[in-house]
Amino acid sequence: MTLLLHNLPPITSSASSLHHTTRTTKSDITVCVVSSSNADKPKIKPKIKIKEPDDYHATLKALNSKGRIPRKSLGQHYMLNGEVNEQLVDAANVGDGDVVLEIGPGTGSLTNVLVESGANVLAIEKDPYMAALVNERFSATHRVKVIQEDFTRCNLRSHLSSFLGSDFSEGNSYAKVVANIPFNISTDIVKQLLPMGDIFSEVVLLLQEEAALRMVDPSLRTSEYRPINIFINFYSDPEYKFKVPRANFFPQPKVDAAVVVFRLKQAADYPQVSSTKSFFSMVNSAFNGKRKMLRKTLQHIKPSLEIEEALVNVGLAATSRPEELTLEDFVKLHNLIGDT
Ligand SMILES: C[S@@+](CC[C@H](N)C(=O)[O-])C[C@H]1O[C@@H](n2cnc3c(N)ncnc32)[C@H](O)[C@@H]1O
Repeated sequence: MTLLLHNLPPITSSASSLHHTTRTTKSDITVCVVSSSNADKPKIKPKIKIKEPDDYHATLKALNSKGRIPRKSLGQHYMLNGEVNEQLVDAANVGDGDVVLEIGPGTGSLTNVLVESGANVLAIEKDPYMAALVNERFSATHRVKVIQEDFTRCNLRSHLSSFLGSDFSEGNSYAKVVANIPFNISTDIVKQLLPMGDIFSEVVLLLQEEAALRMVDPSLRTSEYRPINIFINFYSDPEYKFKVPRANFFPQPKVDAAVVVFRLKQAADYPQVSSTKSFFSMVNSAFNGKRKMLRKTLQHIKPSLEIEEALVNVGLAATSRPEELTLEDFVKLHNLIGDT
């Protein structure tokens, strides 16, 4: 399998304005530059510092060297724009000596920017071919450790413990997460990482744009408002940073992406509930009956009348539905009707 590159222009600070189309056959991948119109131009602020090698050519060359066809099932959309990688790293304020977890390093383009910023990187990659490639790429440095595993199934605390050594057990060091993750497992990743405020200070993720907007800015009383929003705000302060148009990836996905920073809270700053397990179980039950009233969907916890009373005590209507409650409202409600 060969990756053929046709008419590739030299990389300049305007490289991000290029449009690419891909044609994939069983035996080869052709990447050709089609146009350079401004229509879908990524709004990435150009930087003066240009790093070598550029991510556009390095990424395609790395894929070519191993004859790899990007796998859809693994969400393999590689980043071609080094400026986006730099902005991801900047969003996490990565500096000398920081410990960074990267999920899905792929060819290592983001890993490279992390290392150049002074970080020590623990990279977890599911695809054995890409894990081998990135391992080989950073074999000359001790600052990158690559683990070939499925992130959603790995024992993250144990990997971090051996990577961080004594700093981990003393709890005096915060690591960061910076990653361009597969869109299809972004919710799993968010659920796994956000309750880890004892280890991570910031989680910076490149997500599908729609998912990013839904996670950061859901409106009350809309169908976008879900238990995941209560979960995210319970464990973190999320911030939408910037949009990354689809033209920056190879192969180009059908949707745009966006960078979100989750600043993780520590346990002492979580809303006060008697048990997080019973709190989220109540929230999930509440949303199970999206069109129903809480006095009905929470009947398995307390009789309807008591739920109505609790809602009124919280300052809400007895007929409230889940999409009308903020995180604080759910916390107050749980403290009145939930397990003690
Ligand atoms: C969107 S690509 C990003 C690659 C690279 N970071 C970049 O920016 O070009 C996602 C990467 O995650 C890897 N991946 C997919 N599922 C994974 C999983 N469950 N655990 C770890 N890595 C995974 C893919 O093989 C791929 O390398």
